[in-house]
Amino acid sequence: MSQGVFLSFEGIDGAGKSSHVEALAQAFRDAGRAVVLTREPGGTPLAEQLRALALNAPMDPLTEALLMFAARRDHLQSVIEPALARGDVVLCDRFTDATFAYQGYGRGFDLAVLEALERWVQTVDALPGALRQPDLTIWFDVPVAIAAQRLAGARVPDRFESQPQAFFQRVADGYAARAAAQPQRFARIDGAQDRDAVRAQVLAAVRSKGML
Ligand SMILES: Nc1ncnc2c1ncn2[C@@H]1O[C@H](COP(=O)(O)OP(=O)(O)OP(=O)(O)O)[C@@H](O)[C@H]1O
Ligand SMILES: Cc1cn([C@H]2C[C@H](O)[C@@H](COP(=O)(O)O)O2)c(=O)[nH]c1=O
Repeated sequence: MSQGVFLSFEGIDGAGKSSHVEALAQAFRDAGRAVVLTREPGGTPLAEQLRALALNAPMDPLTEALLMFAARRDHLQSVIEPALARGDVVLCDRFTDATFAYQGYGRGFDLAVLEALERWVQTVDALPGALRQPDLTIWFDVPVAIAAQRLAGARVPDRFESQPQAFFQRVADGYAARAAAQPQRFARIDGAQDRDAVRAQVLAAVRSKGML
């Protein structure tokens, strides 16, 4: 049986990550792997309900952070851990780096509290003494102005998408700080390039880790 692989995709809203998750899923399927495509917040019926609240209902930063982690716990227990135990490839559109980037750097919420919540939520039976983290995080790094241009008029903005560019600059700085702190886990993609070039970078990053 193959070993489970856990990949996450991160970046500010409009960075272009979702456009590439399906293409990567197909590349894994072509290589004979079973793939679970999922997202956060979301990925289970309960977590999708929490997503709708988090993206649309007014709330304070602690409530927002708790909802993200509550959704994550259900998602881990019900979808991610069983898939990894089966040996599947899990492709997750956002994971905990988003909480640090958006709630921590974007909203200014206490990073130490987020770390404590992360320890509670990402402690799983399969990894005694360690936390569940992605094996590889594909980070779509895009200037805030380009991401805003891509999103303009695309859909009715939610609570996050309607934030000012200064918020997204802080979120982008948060991703950069996370990537600098854990360079072995992060692959930085220059998301400002055209779709084909971005797709090639994503495939190269995954291949360079021997996952494809
Ligand atoms: N490399 C690219 N060049 C130009 N436009 C792009 C590129 N990649 C994606 N787009 C367009 O930008 C918009 C946002 O893309 P996408 O939904 O994939 O981003 P995202 O990072 O998943 O955003 P969100 O997190 O807000 O859902 C879409 O209209 C998409 O077609
Ligand atoms: C996981 C997670 C997500 N968010 C924010 C980031 C986005 O604005 C939305 C998710 O929608 P998308 O389709 O991925 O753009 O939620 C967050 O603030 N904190 C999190 O932990």
